[in-house]
Amino acid sequence: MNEKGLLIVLSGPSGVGKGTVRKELFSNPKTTYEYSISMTTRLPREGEVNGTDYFFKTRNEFEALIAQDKLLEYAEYVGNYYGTPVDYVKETLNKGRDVFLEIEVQGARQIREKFPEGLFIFLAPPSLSELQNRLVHRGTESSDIIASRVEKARKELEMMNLYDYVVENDHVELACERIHAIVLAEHLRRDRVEARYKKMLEVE
Ligand SMILES: Nc1nc2c(ncn2[C@@H]2O[C@H](COP(=O)(O)OP(=O)(O)O)[C@@H](O)[C@H]2O)c(=O)[nH]1
Ligand SMILES: Nc1ncnc2c1ncn2[C@@H]1O[C@H](COP(=O)(O)OP(=O)(O)O)[C@@H](O)[C@H]1O
Repeated sequence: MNEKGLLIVLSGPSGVGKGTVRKELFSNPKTTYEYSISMTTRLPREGEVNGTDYFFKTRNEFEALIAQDKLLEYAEYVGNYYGTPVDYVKETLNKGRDVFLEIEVQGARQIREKFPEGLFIFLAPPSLSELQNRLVHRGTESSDIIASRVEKARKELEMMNLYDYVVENDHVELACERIHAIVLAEHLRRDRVEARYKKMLEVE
């Protein structure tokens, strides 16, 4: 067995459904991964709880965390900082538990450099027009911002080649099943089952 847990990174363009898929994954009691709660300088939205949805920080606090090297990665996204607390990730992986990150693409790229043994999953929209529909339906951005997000998504989609797997988010439940299947297969691959059999045959 692998002693260390797997670092699972889910990323993809804005509006593809990362947050929706993540919430669905973690509403399933069978999900065994630990969700890493991010730090952010954005203000809490109605109903969001500090320490559950995010750790909400001031800009000064966040910059101090950067200076103290307390973040595994961080990025500035639409005027706010977002970052992954490094201690939680390391401690949880060291306990042999899988950690799940749901982050935007700049952060995922930083982790790929620092932590190449992670499992990188890119969530892709069925099409650019569907991505635009989702952003419009979400209703959290103006039409100007939606247009710039879709333009940005074109470039972000080119980055999917840097990921281990691409999962299409056509239906949330199907996307979750694909992610579970990928994680399971990755565990089997990394646990080196064949090495265990080899050892067993040597002994017998
Ligand atoms: N790099 C990075 N991105 C993050 C982190 N946490 C959340 N994000 C991303 O930040 C973006 C904005 O998140 P949020 O303000 O909650 O708005 P959303 O667009 O409704 O998900 C989303 O793409 C998240 O995936 C993090 O720790 N690091
Ligand atoms: N598979 C899907 N089919 C249809 N709509 C979806 C799907 N996944 C997410 N959505 C919707 O798309 C919008 C953007 O999803 P969200 O999770 O906020 O994206 P992201 O976190 O990637 O920015 C939301 O309104 C959400 O309800």
